[in-house]
Amino acid sequence: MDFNTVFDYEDVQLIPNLGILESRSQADTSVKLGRYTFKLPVVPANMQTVIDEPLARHLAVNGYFYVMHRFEPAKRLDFVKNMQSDQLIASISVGIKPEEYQFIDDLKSAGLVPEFITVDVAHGHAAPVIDMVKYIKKTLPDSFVIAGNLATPEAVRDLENAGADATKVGVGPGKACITKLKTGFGTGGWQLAALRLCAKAAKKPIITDGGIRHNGDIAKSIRFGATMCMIGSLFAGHDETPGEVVEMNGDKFKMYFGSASQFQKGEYKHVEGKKLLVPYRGSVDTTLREMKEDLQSSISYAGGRELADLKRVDYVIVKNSISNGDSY
Ligand SMILES: NC(=O)C1=CN([C@@H]2O[C@H](COP(=O)(O)OP(=O)(O)OC[C@H]3O[C@@H](n4cnc5c(N)ncnc54)[C@H](OP(=O)(O)O)[C@@H]3O)[C@@H](O)[C@H]2O)C=CC1
Ligand SMILES: Nc1nc2c(ncn2[C@@H]2O[C@H](COP(=O)(O)O)[C@@H](O)[C@H]2O)c(=O)[nH]1
Repeated sequence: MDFNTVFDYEDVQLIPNLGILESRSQADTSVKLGRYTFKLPVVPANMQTVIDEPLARHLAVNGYFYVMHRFEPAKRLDFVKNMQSDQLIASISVGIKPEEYQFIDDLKSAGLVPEFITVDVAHGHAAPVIDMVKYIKKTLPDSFVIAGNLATPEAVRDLENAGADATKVGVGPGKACITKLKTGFGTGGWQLAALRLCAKAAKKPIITDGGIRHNGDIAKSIRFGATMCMIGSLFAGHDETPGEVVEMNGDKFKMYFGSASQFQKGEYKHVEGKKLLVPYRGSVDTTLREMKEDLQSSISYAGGRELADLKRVDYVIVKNSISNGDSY
């Protein structure tokens, strides 16, 4: 394993192949996760300024994957019940504290089996996370369990062996993250290379989490082994996302804060996240449509018809030279 050859999204360009499509609209961006097929390999982060119940419902109704956050724990049981009563998938998050075991028991007692459960902890390669994954798989074996967050191939193997149906890779690359500064650890600055290393070890799907700044980074993530991309900051600025709207010098922004920030925790203890403003971006449907169109273009450049065709393209590493000062 070569931890010394590292790169990130902005260091990589994918190389085009002979195109075979008459129109980019023929490119299929759908993705299968567990027993379900979703329109895009993209999921808004399970953070309180990114997703809430109405947005979760909107995404589920329209065929997109979602993961509800775990920061209003008392609402989760009714959330599962309400979604499933409306024939929608229930996808929730849990932590690892003792009361979370009680919550899993409560779901079981109520006869509720969420389609997806994400075990959401900063350092997922840890005995308590392995224990929680095992407990969920024993208690609710039909729930698809996503375990994270991880940074190494060993972590992926250990969590898969514990029973996780998918793993989530990314410790420290997030826009609201200060883990790399406060602890010295993580995949910040080399998330794409960490994804590649983890994907080589994985036997089950990987969700890459954090560090996506442009739609083209989704195609790059697929190329380097992701099945799905979890995205926070690019989603936080929409009408439908929960963060507060802030106006400054005539421009509109929305509040985005880390799940391990003081604002989330309500106290300054083990803080590994910050609060920032992200540009207001209008309707989330417009962004989802643009993500789809850009990914369809990516598939056409790959010379393919579907997401899997991205996995075979060649690439070059052009350290620090892609952006070239350009932005849009
Ligand atoms: N993807 C990322 O890079 C990161 C994401 N986050 C997000 O922030 C939120 C809060 O995260 P997190 O701090 O895990 O959640 P919690 O504060 O809920 O911690 C979960 C439990 O694990 C324990 N714990 C936490 N970190 C460690 C560790 N490094 N070693 C041993 N035990 C630990 C905590 O105990 P105690 O507090 O007593 O240690 C607590 O009991 C999550 O949503 C997470 O995804 C946070 C940081 C990085
Ligand atoms: N280190 C921290 N990471 C955090 C925190 N809150 C969330 N996150 C992670 O970031 C991604 C989103 O990243 P983005 O680059 O798309 O904005 C999210 O899914 C979490 O994994 C935090 O407080 N500290």
